[in-house]
Amino acid sequence: MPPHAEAPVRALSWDGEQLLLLDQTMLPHEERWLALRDAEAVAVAIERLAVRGAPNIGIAGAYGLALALTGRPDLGTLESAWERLRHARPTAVNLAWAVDRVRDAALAAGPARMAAAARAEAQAVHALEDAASAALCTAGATLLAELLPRTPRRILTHCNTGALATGGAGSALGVIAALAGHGPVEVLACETRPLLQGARLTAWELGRLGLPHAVLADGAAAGLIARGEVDAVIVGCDRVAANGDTANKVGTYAHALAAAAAGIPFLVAGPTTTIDAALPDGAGIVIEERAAEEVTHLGGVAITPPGTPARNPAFDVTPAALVTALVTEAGVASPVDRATVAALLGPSA
Ligand SMILES: CSC[C@H]1O[C@H](OP(=O)(O)O)[C@H](O)[C@@H]1O
Repeated sequence: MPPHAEAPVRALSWDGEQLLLLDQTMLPHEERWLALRDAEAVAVAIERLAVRGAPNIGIAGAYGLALALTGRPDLGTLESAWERLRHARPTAVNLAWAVDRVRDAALAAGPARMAAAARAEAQAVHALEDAASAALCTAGATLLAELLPRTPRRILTHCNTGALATGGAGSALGVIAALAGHGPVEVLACETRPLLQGARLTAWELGRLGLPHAVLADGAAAGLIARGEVDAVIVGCDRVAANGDTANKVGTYAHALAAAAAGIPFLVAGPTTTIDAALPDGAGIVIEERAAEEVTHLGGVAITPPGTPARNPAFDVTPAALVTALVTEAGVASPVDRATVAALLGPSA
């Protein structure tokens, strides 16, 4: 890490009785921590992106279900909290995967040990995601160093995929941070309209990491790629179908098309917990449609004429054929197809 890099970010922490969340809607101007003690508060935090990123909403949801049982460890409480949390956001598979794991552990433990089992499973989910991040960041950095022998390695990324979004050091942004250990990097961070995760959060993380970077309008990416100013694109993922089709923040598909047209690598990085082996391809991925006001307003100020309608799909799907490699803690799939994705999951899938 560069000598002036700050300590790694922690987006959330568990003290056994409450979930502490760094409210990401307040960044980069204010570091405000929330102390959440019930499932409803965690569900609301997920819905308003106070906590966000596929792995981190899974971790938060897991702790939220454990919190629900702390007060009333009974089946009715478990089921209602599980339903509420599981449906807080539909696209990222990690949320459902994590709360299902905690629910199953609580049911298996029985009424007397339900609360303790839920807490232990939530902590296991958190540890699993931390470990997955560390392994995939190393694998991704090694791959990019091999693919891009010249330095500085100019990497474009989208949205926020650092420690604010995942366990450990992140996914795509964690790969970029690890790549800096292989030689100089220059990061192009797309602002990521409408909620500006790139401009607000990735720029904040890159400043703490001490890595050279520039923020750009999402619409500027394709032209810079076409002009040869980008060596590779790496992004995160919210749900990867069994054939490798990948849902990620809206705008990702456009970067994949531009990368393909320019003949540069387009990488997707994420833990295997983001792979939905039950989903045959990307056509079945539910794309979250968020409020029009997120598009028509900026910082609470209207940027369109009053009453202007807006579309606000929060994600899009990139076909596997446009993905050079899928980087996970279980290895790298390239090409990305049904067989190589299944190999990442192993025989248990
Ligand atoms: C590495 S987290 C995966 C994913 O989550 C982000 O979406 P959101 O900010 O809406 O939670 C973005 O799509 C990241 O790539």
